[in-house]
Amino acid sequence: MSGLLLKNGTVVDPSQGLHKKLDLLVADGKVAELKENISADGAEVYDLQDKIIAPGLIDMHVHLREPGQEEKETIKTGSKAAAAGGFTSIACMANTDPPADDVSLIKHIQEVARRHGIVNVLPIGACTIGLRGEFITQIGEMQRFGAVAFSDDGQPIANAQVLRKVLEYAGMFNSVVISHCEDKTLTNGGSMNESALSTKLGLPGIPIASETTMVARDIEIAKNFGRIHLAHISAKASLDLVRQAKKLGAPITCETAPHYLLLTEEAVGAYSTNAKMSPPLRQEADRLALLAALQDGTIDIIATDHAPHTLDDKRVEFNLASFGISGLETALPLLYTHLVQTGLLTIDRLVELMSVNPAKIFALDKGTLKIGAAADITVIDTQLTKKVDKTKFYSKGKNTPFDGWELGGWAAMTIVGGQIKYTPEKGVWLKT
Ligand SMILES: NC(=O)N[C@@H](CC(=O)O)C(=O)O
Ligand SMILES: [Zn+2]
Ligand SMILES: [Zn+2]
Repeated sequence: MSGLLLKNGTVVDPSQGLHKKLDLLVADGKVAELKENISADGAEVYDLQDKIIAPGLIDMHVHLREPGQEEKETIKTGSKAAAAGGFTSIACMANTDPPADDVSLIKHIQEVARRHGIVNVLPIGACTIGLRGEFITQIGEMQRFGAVAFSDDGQPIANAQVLRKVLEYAGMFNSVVISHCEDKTLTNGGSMNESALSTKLGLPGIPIASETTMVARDIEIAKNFGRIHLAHISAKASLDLVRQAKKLGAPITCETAPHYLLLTEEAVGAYSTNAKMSPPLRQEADRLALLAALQDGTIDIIATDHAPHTLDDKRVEFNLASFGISGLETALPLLYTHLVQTGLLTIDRLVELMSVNPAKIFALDKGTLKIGAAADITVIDTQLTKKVDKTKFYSKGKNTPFDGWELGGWAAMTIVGGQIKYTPEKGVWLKT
């Protein structure tokens, strides 16, 4: 028989409460066997001693920029970056040009992704036409053709009545709406966290209230009209609201991104535009609150908010630079090194946050290594350490504040639908 036999690795699969040294056999694109001492004639055998075998990581917040801004990223380069970063599935935001606000765009993204066949690319449909926050898109149709969630990310839906209608409509199809919580009138052209530091640097600040007022509004709207997933939470005060709302049973989930867990506004330092993103990096108390919220379950998901930009978009005055950082190729080693190896999170919890929970919240048939499941698998190297080198990124976006960081926990193998798509030795394996 053909297939892949993964031997001697430690299987970490919180969907089955598993953390155990087991062999795993992949056949016909599926998990065929999971037990001790498997032998299978004809299968390619890989010795995964000192490696972790996890259900494939799922990133629910990625900007792929195609169509329209291919100089920043394409579906192909973003998919390669995902595979190299250990992600088997990525959900791409609708703020392309034109935005993914109708079925033809959803189909187009899927077709291009399928042609390249690297990772699963799951399109997110826009909530409103042109992301303008006025007229609702054909949510049901887009879902029927494969949109996995709906979001105007990049823009808030400022009009609460529009958001209500979006939720009611998406709710009819059990689809989740992802909200970019930002009150633009409070952001008011700001470019970093509003604080003593922003004053010192002479940069216009973005107050925490720009996020929290919208988190509070969204919670109230969710309680009354339907489920909301809050994107890129950056502030302690937002977490306090979410924690309280969850206690009361509000249909709210939320995510944060690696940079909010590992950096503060201090990273802006000497006007480093690679530390500029929306929402902005906050302060140490916020960072610590985010870590605590990962532990107590207030935060459900870690997503990268991979936001690639060109050198020219970033090599300008701080206030003029684009918001966002390239995240797909650093997320796993950053989190493994700084959260798992430091003992802040177990590897099991990290896999929950990056695979099991995204699958659960967005009703994806993924996030598990149960027998019969699609063989989307991330193998993590627990021994190798090396430096982040942005010049080696598959992503066109070299805009990272983490260049040169020495990290462990890199992807040792990314398997999608039973096929190896990435190993450090051979790089991304393209379709032949
Ligand atoms: N996060 C960012 O700083 N930028 C995102 C937009 C967004 O996620 O809101 C982008 O599209 O560049
Ligand atoms: Zn956003
Ligand atoms: Zn985003």
